[in-house]
Amino acid sequence: MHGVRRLYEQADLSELTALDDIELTIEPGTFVSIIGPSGCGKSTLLRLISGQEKPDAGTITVCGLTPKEAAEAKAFGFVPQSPALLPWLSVLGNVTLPHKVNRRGAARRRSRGEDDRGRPDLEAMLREVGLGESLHKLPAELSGGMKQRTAIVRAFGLRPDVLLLDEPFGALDEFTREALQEQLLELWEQTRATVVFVTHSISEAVRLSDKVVVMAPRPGRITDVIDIDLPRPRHQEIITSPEFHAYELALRESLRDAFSHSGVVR
Ligand SMILES: Nc1ncnc2c1ncn2[C@@H]1O[C@H](COP(=O)(O)OP(=O)(O)OP(=O)(O)O)[C@@H](O)[C@H]1O
Repeated sequence: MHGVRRLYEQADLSELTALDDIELTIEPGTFVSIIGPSGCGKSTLLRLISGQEKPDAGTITVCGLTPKEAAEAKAFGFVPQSPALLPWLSVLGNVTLPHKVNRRGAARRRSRGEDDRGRPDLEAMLREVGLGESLHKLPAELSGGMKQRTAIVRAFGLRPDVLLLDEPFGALDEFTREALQEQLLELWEQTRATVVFVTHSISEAVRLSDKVVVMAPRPGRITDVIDIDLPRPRHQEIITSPEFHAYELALRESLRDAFSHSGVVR
């Protein structure tokens, strides 16, 4: 994205600059986290990338296409903060449904010569994330973590080029969160989608990412980009290493600056 700006009209008719002068390049197949205080424009950024909204200035290109073209080609997967599962369908039903309706996505995969990969073994993916016993349960019978696992498998199962996750683990306890981070990384390593992941957690951002983008509000902007040069897979010995803690500290410092613009930290 180049020179991207997004304005919103407020209730009092004044203009709010939700994003200003955003310059960001995300390498295909990388895992990028976006972190910053509430209101700095993280969700707005995802909506612009996915073509749900248009920038007021600047350009955005996704795999050589405009966001709208990429959306029409079903290049995106999306996992929101609270998973929108269809309540009358089982876990398996929720995950397989998009394959029954997403013909254009299938055509796109075939054109890339990915016919077999295009129809992944969704049941196996559900088993991998610990939902083997729950394939036929309804969403109402699932915990928050189980719902989020279902939503993640559904999104990865469509083999999107770009997967956008808007703080998907925010409502989960620390241990469930860590388990889901691990499962997310395993799915990502199998598919190598480009991932853009919004989080409020410093350790989550360091654990998951190749690159962490720090944003500040008023106006929403990028204040720092930190490359996380740690080996993968990032199991316990990496997470407890001094290098990992050094990245956490660097990110904390960078965020402190961002929060000082939000009025929360002075
Ligand atoms: N449709 C809209 N109309 C008016 N203002 C909006 C709209 N959407 C977002 N905003 C404003 O734009 C700014 C950025 O919002 P956004 O939701 O992108 O922030 P965020 O960083 O994702 O916040 P959070 O961490 O709280 O989810 C906020 O000040 C918000 O009030």
